[in-house]
Amino acid sequence: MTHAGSGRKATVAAEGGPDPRTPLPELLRALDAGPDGLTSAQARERLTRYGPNQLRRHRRRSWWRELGRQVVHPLALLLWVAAALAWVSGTATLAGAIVVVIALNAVFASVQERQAERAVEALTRYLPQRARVRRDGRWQEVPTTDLVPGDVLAIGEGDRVSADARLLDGTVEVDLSALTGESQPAYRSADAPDHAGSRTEAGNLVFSGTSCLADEAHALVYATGMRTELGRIAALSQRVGREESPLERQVRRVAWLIAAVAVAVGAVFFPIGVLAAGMPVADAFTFAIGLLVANVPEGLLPTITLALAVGVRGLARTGAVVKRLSAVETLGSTTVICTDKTGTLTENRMRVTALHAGDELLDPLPERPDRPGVALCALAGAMVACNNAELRTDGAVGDPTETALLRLAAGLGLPDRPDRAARRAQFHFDPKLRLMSTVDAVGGELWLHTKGAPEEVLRRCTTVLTADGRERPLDDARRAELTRAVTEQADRGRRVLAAARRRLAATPGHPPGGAGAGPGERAGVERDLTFLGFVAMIDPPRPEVPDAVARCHTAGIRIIMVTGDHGRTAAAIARQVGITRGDATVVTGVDLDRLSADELRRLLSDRREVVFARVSPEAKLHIAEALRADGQTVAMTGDGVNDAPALRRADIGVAMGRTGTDVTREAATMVLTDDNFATIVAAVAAGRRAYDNVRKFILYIFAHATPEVVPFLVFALTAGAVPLPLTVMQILAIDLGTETLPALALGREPAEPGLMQRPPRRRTEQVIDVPMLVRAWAFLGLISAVLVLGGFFVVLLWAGWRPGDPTGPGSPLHGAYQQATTMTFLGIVACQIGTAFAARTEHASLRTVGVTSNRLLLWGIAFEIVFAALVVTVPVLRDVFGTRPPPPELLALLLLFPPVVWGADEIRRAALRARRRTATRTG
Ligand SMILES: Nc1ncnc2c1ncn2[C@@H]1O[C@H](COP(=O)(O)OP(=O)(O)OP(=O)(O)O)[C@@H](O)[C@H]1O
Repeated sequence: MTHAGSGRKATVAAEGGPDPRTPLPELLRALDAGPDGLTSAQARERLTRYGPNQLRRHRRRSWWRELGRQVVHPLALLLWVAAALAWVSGTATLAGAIVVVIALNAVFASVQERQAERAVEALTRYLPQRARVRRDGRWQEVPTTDLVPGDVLAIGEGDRVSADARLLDGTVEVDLSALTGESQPAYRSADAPDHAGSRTEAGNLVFSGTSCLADEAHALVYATGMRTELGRIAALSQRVGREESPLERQVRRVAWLIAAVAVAVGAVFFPIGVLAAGMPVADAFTFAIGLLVANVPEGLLPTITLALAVGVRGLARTGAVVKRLSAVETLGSTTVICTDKTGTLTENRMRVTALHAGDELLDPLPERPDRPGVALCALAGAMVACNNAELRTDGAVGDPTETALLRLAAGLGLPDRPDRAARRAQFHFDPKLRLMSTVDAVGGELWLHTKGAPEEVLRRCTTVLTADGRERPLDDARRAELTRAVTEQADRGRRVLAAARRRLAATPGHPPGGAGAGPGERAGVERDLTFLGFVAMIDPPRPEVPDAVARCHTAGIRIIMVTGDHGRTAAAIARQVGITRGDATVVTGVDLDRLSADELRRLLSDRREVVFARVSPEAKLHIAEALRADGQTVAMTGDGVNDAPALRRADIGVAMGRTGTDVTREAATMVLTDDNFATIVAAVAAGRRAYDNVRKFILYIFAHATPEVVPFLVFALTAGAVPLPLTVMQILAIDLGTETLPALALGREPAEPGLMQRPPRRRTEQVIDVPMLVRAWAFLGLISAVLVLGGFFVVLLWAGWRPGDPTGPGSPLHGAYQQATTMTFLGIVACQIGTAFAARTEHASLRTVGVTSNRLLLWGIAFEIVFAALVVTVPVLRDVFGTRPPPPELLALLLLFPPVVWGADEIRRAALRARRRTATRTG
């Protein structure tokens, strides 16, 4: 580490960039920059010189290494042992075939993992990061990748800092935890003395990857991309492992269990084959190995990873970018959505429709109002002064609440532009105080202008402005009258904002407050105000929200509105969009603070229709905690910096991509690119669908175990009087080529009707449950086994075979026996086709989804058929797999198999549906 240089030239640190701890003038010189930023041409030139401001992506694992990893995967190791045993026992073909199984699976798994990785990486495209920089003498928004050393960067509350920079002015509170692990916020100020020690401790530096929690500052970028502190850490650190989702964990456990069963089946078969059926030891051994290999579900896990990744990609297209694969399954089990109101349920397009100034209520606000009187001028004047938005010819910029106020002033023919030159200080909008104030120089005097929630403004007022512009004491009766007038507006779902002002005693040169002002100072200024009036705005619900709310209700998902707005406004909007039907219980932030954690939990479980209003971000955290303690799976939205802890605590933290802060986006599991409530509901549906699809292909993969194992039981139980219906190589053929593609295709099934009409999945529910195993093994599997054995016997009997007749090589019936085993092989393939169609729906009839709606599955099945045909017809393959085509008239029987398996399951599902209907009718 280099220390601050004292020479004229800034010390160049070992990393190649200038040392940011040198005095500012030297740093500016070293960076060839000024406090007014760069020109576009300079920025362009530097971008070519330094490269884009992004962390170099970890080099992907090479193909060979990825394949290598799959080849030594624990389940693959089991197969290697099997191959070795096969080799030792002298069956080189079987050993070779097992190696091919391992290799093919490794290739498949690598392709799937890579695709999954790519799908997740592509998500960054949906969330472009932007930064405000000064270029060509004006502030502009640029992609953070375009930042270069020498840029002057604006950092505001909730922003993620996108490069390493030295503060030029202002003070900010930053969260350095990404760099230092320290969770306490740190203060960084342009005025902090130069620091010679570690950079991260320097009081005037901020770093890429950290975020600004409060206040604002301007800063000079001195390092970008891999030259930042974060870049250096990233370069050092190993690739971060992907955390395994609960679903993947469950499936891994089941895969191992089944592998153990496969080993046990193999181990049990061996003595039975030798002792009961009189098989030669070598044959029995080979067979035991074959059985083991066929039943080890080595391809299951990557298929699930890919199915989740496909879900993630689909979600991103609908406007919900999730950051973890596991979020897809959690979304599917969501039981409660806690949503804020403004912008999520409503359009966030405010328009003032009524106002109250100087004892007069204008409701509705006339299209062409008369010349405004003194009181109205004062109200509009305060709302414009205490405002950070701007009306431009190409549209409004800033907070929609504030732009609505500017539009109101413009409509009244009053000045609609905050006079920034007159502003001496600002107290930011604080969601806890629900107030914002500015200190402005007006006509040689210093005035405080405040706007905010009416009850908060009123509480701080001692006088009220009358229609003729005089100040009158605000007595209790007048206070009550004004409160009533506000409530009337709120009851109509309108958002009400009041304004007040006060002449300050301070001299214009030394304004109080501003960035970094302590809370005590703020409270000292925001008092003894004169109430100027209030405005009521409408913010219409988004048109798609009532439908989405109704979908949630039929899906058994509860919606709780948690808003900073007035209780009455919140209740009215909740009713308008259908969240509540009757009179909802409105719990305000103040009520909430009085409740213990237990009381809150009880309230939430007793009252279904509850709306939280005027709540602070901390209260959101308590609500999330109470719901989770009650066993709910909670999705919670948020947009402000202070919402981050609540978002982290919820099962699914949902941040707003458009209006939210970078801090919440980082804390969230899911970011809505359109800020729309309906998108959350679409995401829940997508989560349910992805989970269902995983179940579908597990069912499909499990179902073939029975028709593969039952023939051996028959062979063993008849003590060899019935020859083995399937050769070991044929089992491997099924495992190798005919199964994987349809399974993959099932991972992309369209949603089943009724998906959002059933209650959410319980969190404790296992992805592989008993009914599913019964359906796979004892229903679909058993029917297939009967059909397959039927086919086998028909071919043998057709050729004149009787139980006990020899069928070995050289015997007259050997050809017929080969045809019969081929029939078994083809029978299993045919039954798997029926099973694939049956597995497409869990409850509904396939007709409702469309028989041909999954094209990928049709291709998968086509491949399966072609592969099976090749195994039976191509001479080399016939030799390897020991196949021989059965007579055509018997082959035709196979055509019946898929419809029988599929049809039987259709009947089963229809019966289940009928039973459920009766149960709901009687229940
Ligand atoms: N820019 C602002 N200046 C002054 N007061 C504001 C401003 N924006 C909002 N308020 C007041 O503070 C209250 C809380 O605002 P906040 O942004 O926390 O929640 P909200 O936008 O009303 O609702 P939600 O939490 O559903 O998004 C508002 O109801 C309003 O009275």
